[in-house]
Amino acid sequence: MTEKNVVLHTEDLKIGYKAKGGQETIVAEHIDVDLHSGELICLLGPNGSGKSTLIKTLAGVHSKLGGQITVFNESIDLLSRKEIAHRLSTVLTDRVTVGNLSVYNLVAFGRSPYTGWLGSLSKEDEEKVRWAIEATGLKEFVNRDINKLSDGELQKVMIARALAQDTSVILLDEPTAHLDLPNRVEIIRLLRKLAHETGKGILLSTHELDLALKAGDRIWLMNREKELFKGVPEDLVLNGTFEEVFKKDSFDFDIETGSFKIHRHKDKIVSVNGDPVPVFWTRRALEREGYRVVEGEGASLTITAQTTKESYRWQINDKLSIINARSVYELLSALRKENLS
Ligand SMILES: Nc1ncnc2c1ncn2[C@@H]1O[C@H](COP(=O)(O)OP(=O)(O)OP(=O)(O)O)[C@@H](O)[C@H]1O
Repeated sequence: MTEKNVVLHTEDLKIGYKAKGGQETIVAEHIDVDLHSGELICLLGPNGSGKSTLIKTLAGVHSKLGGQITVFNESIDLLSRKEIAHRLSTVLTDRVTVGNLSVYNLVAFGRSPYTGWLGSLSKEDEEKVRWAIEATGLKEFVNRDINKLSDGELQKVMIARALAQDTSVILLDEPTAHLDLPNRVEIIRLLRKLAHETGKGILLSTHELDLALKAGDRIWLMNREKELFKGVPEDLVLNGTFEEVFKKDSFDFDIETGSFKIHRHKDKIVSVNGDPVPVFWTRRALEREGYRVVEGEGASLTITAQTTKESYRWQINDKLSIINARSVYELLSALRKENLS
């Protein structure tokens, strides 16, 4: 039995690959997850942890190795292609290889579960196609041949096609991989809005940890040990799961800022104080250099970062000398030259 607003549900799902001889390679198993109507879930995990395999399996385009997948309480095994397409749309990473197709026509393919492959579009179909094109910011490309688009533009067209399909469930594999920062933020914001305002259940995989932590209502987190953890982003950070999954020798996950930092040397400690904006960027530069940055006056090496009328100024104080710098470059050069720590 599943909860009322669950649109996609798995029970003891096993995903992976089967060789010709029947030998199984298990990518992940014992997956029990629910996707609810009205929520955006971000699927995270290191390279090769199984995000694409999971999305393809949930979409019914790749066979599961075991367990159950239900879409609106019906087993995916019992649904036809068309029935699946009425409930669920998918954006995968595979590049489309169709010749001479306009952006409009590719997005209009999103309506094919309703119109048939070559069916003509009703007024409602056309409205949905136009809406999807506008929502993804593709209006100026509407007549462009899809072979003449950049990777990022094509990615938006594929998202628009899924939006035009207007299903209750949308699964997207790395939908922002080719997009620049403003477009990434815009697409994630659009997907969040769609989930929250129209009650769709949306799952997207991404490597954008920061964006996922901020935008996902919940996170599914896969590791390389065939496990999947789920929870509200902040809980996964606070209980250490996030750090554990992405652990690398050279990086630390900073629980205070929610970002990864290059490993710090314990013996290089510096105090930074001054105005908040230059302090923030100075801190970043120093951490990249391997310093452990502390608040206030706790270290023998102190840096003061100030905002002046036109620019910024830094002062390095190591108790024996004072050095002034007019840029972060000068500051770092001085620290390296003096070998201060
Ligand atoms: N066709 C295949 N046959 C056998 N193994 C495969 C196949 N495709 C992928 N794999 C393996 O399955 C595992 C999961 O791959 P998958 O592409 O799902 O990971 P991912 O989390 O999406 O990775 P990435 O972040 O690099 O895109 C990997 O070990 C991969 O090598």
